[in-house]
Amino acid sequence: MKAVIINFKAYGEGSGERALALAKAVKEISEKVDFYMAIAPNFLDIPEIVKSVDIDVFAQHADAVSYGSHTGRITPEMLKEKGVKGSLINHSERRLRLADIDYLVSKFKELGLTSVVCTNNVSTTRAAAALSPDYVAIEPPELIGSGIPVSKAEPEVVENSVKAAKGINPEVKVLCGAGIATYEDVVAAIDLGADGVLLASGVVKASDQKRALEELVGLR
Ligand SMILES: O=C[C@H](O)COP(=O)(O)O
Repeated sequence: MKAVIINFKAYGEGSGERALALAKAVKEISEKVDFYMAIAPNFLDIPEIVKSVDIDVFAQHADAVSYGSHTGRITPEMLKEKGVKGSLINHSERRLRLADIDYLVSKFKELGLTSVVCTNNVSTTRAAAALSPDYVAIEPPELIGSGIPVSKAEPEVVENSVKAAKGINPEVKVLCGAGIATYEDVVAAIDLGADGVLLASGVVKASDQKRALEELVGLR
C-alpha cells in the first residue's frame, strides 16, 4: 500500500488541541482510502495522540543515544515506550551525522521501530539506502514548504532516487516530499516509482485541513 505521512513539524496549526483534531481527521480519512496514512506530531503531543487516536504515530526526530547522562535528548527507547511506530531521521530541518543515522537505523531495527531516513539528493539517498532503513524520503530542501511539488518540479530527482535506492536495496521503500499538496502531486510521485509521500504544509497550513486531506488522497 502506498504511504502518506504527514509531518506536523512545529507548526502552531498542528500543535496541542489542533494536533489532536488533525490526527483524528487523518484517521477518519485513512479509513476511506487505499493509502497507508500516518502522522508525525511534535514530541509533546505524541502521548495524548497515541492514547486517543488509532493511527500510526511517528516522531519527527530521535537522538543517537541510549538512556543515560544526556540532557535534552530523546532516545529511541523513549519513543518505543511511548508507543510510537517509528521516526523521521535526518530531516532537512534536523540533520544528523552519518554515524548517528547508522546508529538510529540499527537501534530502530532492534526495537522494532520503523525508520524513515530523509535525504536531499540522489547521492545521499543511495548512502541512506545502504543502511537499510524501512524508508528513505527524498526531499530537495529548496522545495520544502514552497508549494511547488517535487514530483512535478524535479521528477528526475525522484525517479533517480528510486532507482538508486532500489539498486542498493530493493527492500527499502522510497518516499518523496517537498511541496506535495494535491492528489495529482501524489499520483505523479507514484508514477515516478515512489512508494508514497511525506508532506507537511499542504495539509497542516491549509485553511481547511480536512478539505486539504480529502484533496490530497483523491476524495474530492
Ligand atoms: O517533512 C515534510 C517535508 O519537509 C515537506 O514539507 P512540505 O510538505 O511543507 O513541503
